[in-house]
Amino acid sequence: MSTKIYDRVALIGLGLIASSMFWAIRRAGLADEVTGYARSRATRDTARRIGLCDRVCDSAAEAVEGADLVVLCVPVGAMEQVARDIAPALKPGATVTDVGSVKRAVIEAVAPHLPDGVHFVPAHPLAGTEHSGPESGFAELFDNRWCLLVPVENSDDDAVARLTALWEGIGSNVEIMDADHHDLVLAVTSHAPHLIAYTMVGVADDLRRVTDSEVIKFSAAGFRDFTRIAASDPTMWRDVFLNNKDATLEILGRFTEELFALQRAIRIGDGDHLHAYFTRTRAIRRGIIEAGQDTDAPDFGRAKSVR
Ligand SMILES: NC(=O)c1ccc[n+]([C@@H]2O[C@H](COP(=O)([O-])OP(=O)(O)OC[C@H]3O[C@@H](n4cnc5c(N)ncnc54)[C@H](O)[C@@H]3O)[C@@H](O)[C@H]2O)c1
Ligand SMILES: O=C(O)C(=O)C[C@]1(C(=O)O)C=C[C@@H](O)C=C1
Repeated sequence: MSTKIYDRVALIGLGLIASSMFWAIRRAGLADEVTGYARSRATRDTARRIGLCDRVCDSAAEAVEGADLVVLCVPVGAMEQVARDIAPALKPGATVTDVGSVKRAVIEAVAPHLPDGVHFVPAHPLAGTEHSGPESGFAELFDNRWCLLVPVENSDDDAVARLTALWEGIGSNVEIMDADHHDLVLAVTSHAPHLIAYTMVGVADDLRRVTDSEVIKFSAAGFRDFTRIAASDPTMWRDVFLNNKDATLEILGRFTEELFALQRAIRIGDGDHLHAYFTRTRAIRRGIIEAGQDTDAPDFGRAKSVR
């Protein structure tokens, strides 16, 4: 049973994450009013048409006026401009948070623009789909998913506690993490895998031109999963890689070394190496399931939203 946590919440950027937050906040009754702003008129019109947000504003500054919580839900590369735009209109004592997939770069881009007396508590919900835009959101997106909070130096304890309550109220489990550690962990679990999926689908597409569509026609389940991931928003992912450069390159370097080792084992017929490697990776998957951490869920991206 949830109760109100904020009087007014402002969502800046009205795509998958913001729209899912709105439906989830509404489902749990966590705020009296939710305002919203998106840069494009078409997105604002769509939001008004589908009832996304209690009030859709024509400027970011108007949307944040009087808000107790402001959530930046734009691509990582747009965070700094949005912070500049809203800074003069922020209410003293308000909390600003974001949902960006990268944390250190967002902190460096946003924090310098926020006035004294405004609390900054960066966050990252580990939930998403390959869909984007105001019509892609649904209330259940964050259910039983992690949301990582990455408080900055001197983050206000009360602001962190209230934001924790909001994310728990919309279904998530919350954990606190340091920004650099976050960026390294996410490079392993999300960013590098996305780049690998993009690459694999690109390779298959090149091949398709040779084999006249057989690659797509007979694609197996694993490859189909790659195509889902590789359908993710190009702007979002461009910004993720440009803003988590060091950690992603570190992980991709290690990945390439392992790939070369496996490639060599295949070339020289070293079955023992392949078998030992696959035995190790299988144990990891089994360990995840035994620990009850298998979060495989139905494809919510195609599920009907509870609005
Ligand atoms: N999609 C995911 O799986 C996922 C998961 C967790 C976190 N995130 C992060 O959440 C953020 C939003 O992602 P999303 O999937 O909701 O994206 P989205 O593409 O669905 O929505 C982004 C919204 O921001 C708007 N926008 C872009 N630039 C803007 C600007 N300068 N000013 C105002 N609005 C602007 C777009 O018009 C759009 O409405 C990103 O930082 C992303 O890294 C995404
Ligand atoms: O399920 C998906 O479509 C996702 O890719 C979601 C996913 C992820 O990698 O797990 C993508 C980016 C985020 O920042 C968080 C979640």
